[in-house]
Amino acid sequence: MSNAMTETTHYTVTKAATKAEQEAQLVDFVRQAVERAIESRGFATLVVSGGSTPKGLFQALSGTDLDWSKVYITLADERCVPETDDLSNAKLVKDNLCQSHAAVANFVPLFLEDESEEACRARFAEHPQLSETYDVVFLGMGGDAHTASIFPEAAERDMALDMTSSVNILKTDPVTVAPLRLTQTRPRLLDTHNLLLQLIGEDKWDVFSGVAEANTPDKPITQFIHQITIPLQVYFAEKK
Ligand SMILES: O=C1O[C@H](COP(=O)(O)O)[C@@H](O)[C@H](O)[C@H]1O
Repeated sequence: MSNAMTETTHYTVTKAATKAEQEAQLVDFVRQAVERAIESRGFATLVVSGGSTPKGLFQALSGTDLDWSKVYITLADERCVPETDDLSNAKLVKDNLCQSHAAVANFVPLFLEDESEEACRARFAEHPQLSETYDVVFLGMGGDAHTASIFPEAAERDMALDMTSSVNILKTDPVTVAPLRLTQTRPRLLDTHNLLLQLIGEDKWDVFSGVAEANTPDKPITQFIHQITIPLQVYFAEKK
């Protein structure tokens, strides 16, 4: 496993033997990025993903002593379900990240029940902090190489990945799974000072390295690897 930096591929890999070691690395990374941002402009923004991977990291972050009242947290993607549903990424964030020290953080959900994508964009626009370059964006990746709810089979895939688009939030249908999703588009997610991908387990690594090598643009994570807007910082833990 080595760091790869070429004209089209722009990523680094930080490896950990265990999930706990990875979480400690990431807490340290977030702490430094957040403190730097608060010092330079008075607030910090943190965009997180959902699914099963980040739960332990969220718990570790929530116990971290930071000036959380100056931190704006939102989601890279959301499943279009009520916030009480176990599938909801917002529920995951509220139950695990916005607790303890981080209970005073400003969480802006990506989706409210029955909200259209237009209404979501309008609600987002009410938070000027979320219109600036993000400080930290965390991506996750599914076994089919989807990321940020941009799925390989989705009709909206290319629209969500289009770097010339000025749309920041899009509703997508994964086709292969339910429910519908909301995603922040690729140009919006790449507008960040730090772009991280958290991977846990050899199975995820095999998908990632296969896709990174093959460079097939129809696998959405590829388009976050093979780009030169912002280096992708991959954090990989061997053990789940
Ligand atoms: O559906 C989703 O899946 C990906 C990966 O989830 P995981 O359970 O394999 O960690 C996640 O990054 C995304 O936020 C989520 O909505």
